[in-house]
Amino acid sequence: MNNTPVSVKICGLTHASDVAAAARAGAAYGGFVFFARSPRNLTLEAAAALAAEAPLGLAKVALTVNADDAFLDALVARVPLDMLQLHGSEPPARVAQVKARYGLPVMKAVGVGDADDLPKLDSYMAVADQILVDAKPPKGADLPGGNGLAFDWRLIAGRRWPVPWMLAGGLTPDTVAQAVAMTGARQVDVSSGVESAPGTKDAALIAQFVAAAQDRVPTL
Ligand SMILES: O=C(O)c1ccccc1N[C@@H]1O[C@H](COP(=O)(O)O)[C@@H](O)[C@H]1O
Repeated sequence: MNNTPVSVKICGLTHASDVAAAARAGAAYGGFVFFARSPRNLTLEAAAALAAEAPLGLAKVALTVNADDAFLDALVARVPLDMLQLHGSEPPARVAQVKARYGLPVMKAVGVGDADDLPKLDSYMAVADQILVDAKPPKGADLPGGNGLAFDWRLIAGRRWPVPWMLAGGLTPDTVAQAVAMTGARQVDVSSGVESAPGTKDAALIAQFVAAAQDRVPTL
C-alpha cells in the first residue's frame, strides 16, 4: 500500500485566482494551455504573468500541440516553466529533440480509446520523463484533449510503466477516487471537470477534486 498522496495537476489555468486556488487546494502542478482552438488558450504574456503568481511547490507545465521550435523557443524564453507537456502527435524522436533542446522535463500525452492504443505508450518510455495517459479524442474533435471524456479505466488497471505517469480524461471530483482505485494512478490531471463553463475554473471544484484524489476533506 502506498501512503504518498496522489499528485494532482490542474490544467488550463487562465486567471491568477485559478493559480491561487490550485495551490491552496494542494495541487502539485498547474497547466498553461497554448493551443489556439482551446477555450483555455493563453498568450505568452498572460502565461508569464500567471507563472509569476505560482508559489514554490506548484510546478508550472506548458501544454503545447505539435509546436515548432520557433514557438517553443519564444515560450521558454518568456515563461518560467518546470515542464513541457506535448499533447499532439509528436513522435518519440520529436520528444527527444524537445527534451534535448530545452533541458526541461517532457511529459508526452497519449490518447487511449481501446486496447490497440496501449502499445503506443511503450514507444515513449525511453524518451519522455513522464507519460500522460489521456482519453483519445473523438474523430473530428476540435481539441486533442480537454474534452471532458473518460476512457475505460479497466484497460490500464494494474498496468505499470517504467516512468512516472498521470491519468487524465474526463475526471471529476465525483469520479477521481474510483479512477485512482481502479488504475493505481499516483498522479491525475484534470481540466474540464473543475470548470463551471468551458475555460472557467471553479475554486470549490478544484478543492473538491484534489481532496477526493487524495482521499481527504477539501481545503477551502
Ligand atoms: O484543456 C485543453 O483545452 C486542451 C487543449 C489541447 C490539448 C489538451 C488539452 N487538455 C488536456 O486534456 C486532458 C484531459 O482534459 P479533461 O479533464 O478531460 O478536460 C488534460 O491532460 C488536459 O491537460
